[in-house]
Amino acid sequence: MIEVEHLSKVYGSTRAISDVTFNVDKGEILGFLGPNGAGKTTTMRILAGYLPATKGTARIAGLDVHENSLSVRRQIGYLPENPPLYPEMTVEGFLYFVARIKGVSAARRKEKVETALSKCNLIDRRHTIIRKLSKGYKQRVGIAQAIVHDPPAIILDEPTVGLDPRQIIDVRNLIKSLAGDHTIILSTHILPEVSMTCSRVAIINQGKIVATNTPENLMTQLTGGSGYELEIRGEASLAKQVLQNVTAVILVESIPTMATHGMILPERAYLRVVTQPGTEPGSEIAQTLLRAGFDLYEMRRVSATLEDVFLKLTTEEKIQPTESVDEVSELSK
Ligand SMILES: Nc1ncnc2c1ncn2[C@@H]1O[C@H](COP(=O)(O)OP(=O)(O)OP(=O)(O)O)[C@@H](O)[C@H]1O
Repeated sequence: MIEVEHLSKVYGSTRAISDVTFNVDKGEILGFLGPNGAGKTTTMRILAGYLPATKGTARIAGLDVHENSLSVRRQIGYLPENPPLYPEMTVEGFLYFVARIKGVSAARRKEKVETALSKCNLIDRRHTIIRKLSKGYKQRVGIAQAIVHDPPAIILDEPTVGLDPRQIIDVRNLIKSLAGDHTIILSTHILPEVSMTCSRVAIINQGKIVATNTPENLMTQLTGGSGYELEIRGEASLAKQVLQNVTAVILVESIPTMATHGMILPERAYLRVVTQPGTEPGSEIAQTLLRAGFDLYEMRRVSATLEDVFLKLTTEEKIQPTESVDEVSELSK
């Protein structure tokens, strides 16, 4: 549905994005995640047909966004970082107005406006002047104007910025409810937002895509799998030898204490066991240790967070630009 190939944009002497390539399948929500200044808004504006790219192509529903920018604007709904709302109009009046300029026929306008009001939970605010709405409601109006013409693709630039926690939950649920019928790209610099809302994530840093995958796969592949933390009584070096016999164990390392503890008890050893992705060797690890005569006091599953993955990707990128990008694009195949 959305195909982006080798997109670059240079502003004077600033290279905002470089060789950006990704696809979004029909009905999917792609999270476009990156720190401030990474190039998210630039990419979103090119996709929305509001900014020409310096190089590369972007197609939405098969249409080139530059060559067919007017048709593309009818195929997409766009929520810019600061949505242009008309503060003196009522919610309903504004949506009728947008539906008209987006080419919805007079006969279908009422139905489309009602659907947008209902999907965005705005029915009870339909007669309110936009200026009088809270920030959360204004954002819903911003989303309603993006979907009022029922576009196949929706582009949302930082849709939860500036909202309070309750409003953030509402807006995220609203976005999730739109997937399936619509294909969505959502840009954000907030890590948990992508794991909560998106089926796939593209991470952009300093204008370049450093990884594209599902949030779960990114975590698994970049951390070499999840694992366990153990508190045992016995010799750590012996326990490490014993645990190497468990097939799914990749690595066993000593740790100062368990993440949840913060205290060290005498005669105890603390270990982190890294296991192969997709395996569940917890029971075998426990039995192996007990059979070998170790006492097991505590065992907990650990998995990396999206924060870990993001930090790893963006910091490795700075230290070893070429290797890191190659490694990650290999992983994301
Ligand atoms: N009109 C412009 N002229 C010159 N440089 C620009 C312009 N717009 C953006 N840039 C630069 O391009 C880079 C990418 O900016 P962009 O706004 O796309 O990033 P972003 O990821 O959306 O950041 P933020 O989350 O802070 O909005 C930045 O270095 C920015 O300073």
